Amino acid sequence: MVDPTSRDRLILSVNAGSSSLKISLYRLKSQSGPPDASDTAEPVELLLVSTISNISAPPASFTFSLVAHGTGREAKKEPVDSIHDHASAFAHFLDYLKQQASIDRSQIAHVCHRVVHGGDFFEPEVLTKESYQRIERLSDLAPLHNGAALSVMKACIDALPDSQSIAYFDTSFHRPIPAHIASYAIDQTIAKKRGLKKYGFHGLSYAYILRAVSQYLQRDPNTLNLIVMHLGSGASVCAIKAGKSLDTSMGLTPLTGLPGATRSGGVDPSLIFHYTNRVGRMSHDRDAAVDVHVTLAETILNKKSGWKAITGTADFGAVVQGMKEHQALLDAGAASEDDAKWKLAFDIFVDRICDYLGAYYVKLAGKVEALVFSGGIGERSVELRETITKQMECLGFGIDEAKNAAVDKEDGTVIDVGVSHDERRVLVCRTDEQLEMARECALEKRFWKDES
Ligand SMILES: Nc1ncnc2c1ncn2[C@@H]1O[C@H](COP(=O)(O)OP(=O)(O)O)[C@@H](O)[C@H]1O
Ligand SMILES: CC(=O)OP(=O)(O)O
Ligand SMILES: [Mg+2]
Repeated sequence: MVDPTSRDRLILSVNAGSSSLKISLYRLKSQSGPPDASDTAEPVELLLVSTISNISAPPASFTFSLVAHGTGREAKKEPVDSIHDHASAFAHFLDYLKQQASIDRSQIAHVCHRVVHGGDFFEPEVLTKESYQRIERLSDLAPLHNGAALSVMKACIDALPDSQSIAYFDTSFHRPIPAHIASYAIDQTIAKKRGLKKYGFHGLSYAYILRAVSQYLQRDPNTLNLIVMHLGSGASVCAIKAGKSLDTSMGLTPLTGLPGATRSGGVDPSLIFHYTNRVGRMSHDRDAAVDVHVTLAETILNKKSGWKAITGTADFGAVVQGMKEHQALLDAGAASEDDAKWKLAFDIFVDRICDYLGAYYVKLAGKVEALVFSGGIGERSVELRETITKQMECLGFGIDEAKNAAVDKEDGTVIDVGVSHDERRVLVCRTDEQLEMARECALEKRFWKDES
């Protein structure tokens, strides 16, 4: 059980993904004020983790694990019918927290919220009426995300009145992307006026991965060139040059670039006008949690595309399984035409990932210390890592098949699955956006100014 001794200073980190809500609770380690940024040890200790997945494809699945003092975890997983959006998922978590862990909610000093689109916000932002409204105005640019995060923030104001909510932005990491890479080739007066440029997302994940890989390689992050793939329900690639984002595959919104579970990824923009003759109209599918106006085209490309549209499942693990079963049927001469959909979805994903790997390898002038796989798919799909890395053999990357197959059995944040141990490594990194926020929060003196 969590030990609720004396005055704990707790940080709750909430990550509203497109189809999931991941929540971690931490205790600030230092006994006398916030820790120092120069300290390499984590400044926070994990107390519990809760994940609610399948929010957009009910029934949602709820897990809650208390991390006892070094003694392992008590995990619980159950389907919950009452969860239909991020707000009801968070409400379910709070109920559970009250019943299961004897944690005094008033000890939660800060709630860190992952906000996918930060627009011109670059630093973490304490939630006020004004910052809430600014984040709300950006919701149209992240229709699957910002509204969901805001609904959780609202719930915090009511349920955790003693805590301060702080927004952490996915876009901040990509601020250094040079203007010629972030700009679209459109009228620049309009582009500037309306903020039409590449923002990039998954930035909290990339920041965490950069730090974890630099610790693993024992290298200063500012000397590292990496190509990192964050592959989950939403998927993107990032080229990191000397520890800074040089380019990333998502753009003005998280729609473009790679396909996702329900997202098309990049398409010829004219496709919108040919898909049906109604796609430019406003959608009637207005999500209560994500209170934004979107066109029917945006709904189709964000929610009714991706491997879910091709195969019927949003679970990439099931796509890989379907592809293997199809291969077995092909070998037996018994495959049906419909079975080809699994391999089509897999191959489209691989093809689009390779588009970016090739481009980023060239942008980094071939100086790449490591190719890094992360996100739910990157961390778990042996087949995807193998297929991608084999395609990258022409550039000097190679996979150790035994190590690749054994990733799930390995502990640790970074696992080497490559054949090279100097340049061109192939790594898997278990990313943790919640920890990235909690760590930043713990190290930010202005958030602890009343403590000594
Ligand atoms: N064994 C597996 N093989 C391939 N993909 C998997 C496997 N297990 C989970 N996944 C994929 O990982 C996705 C979740 O990734 P994650 O990064 O946690 O999601 P989110 O984008 O919601 O943050 C699931 O939707 C599923 O498609
Ligand atoms: C930006 C994005 O797509 O995030 P997620 O993968 O968590 O949905
Ligand atoms: Mg995610």
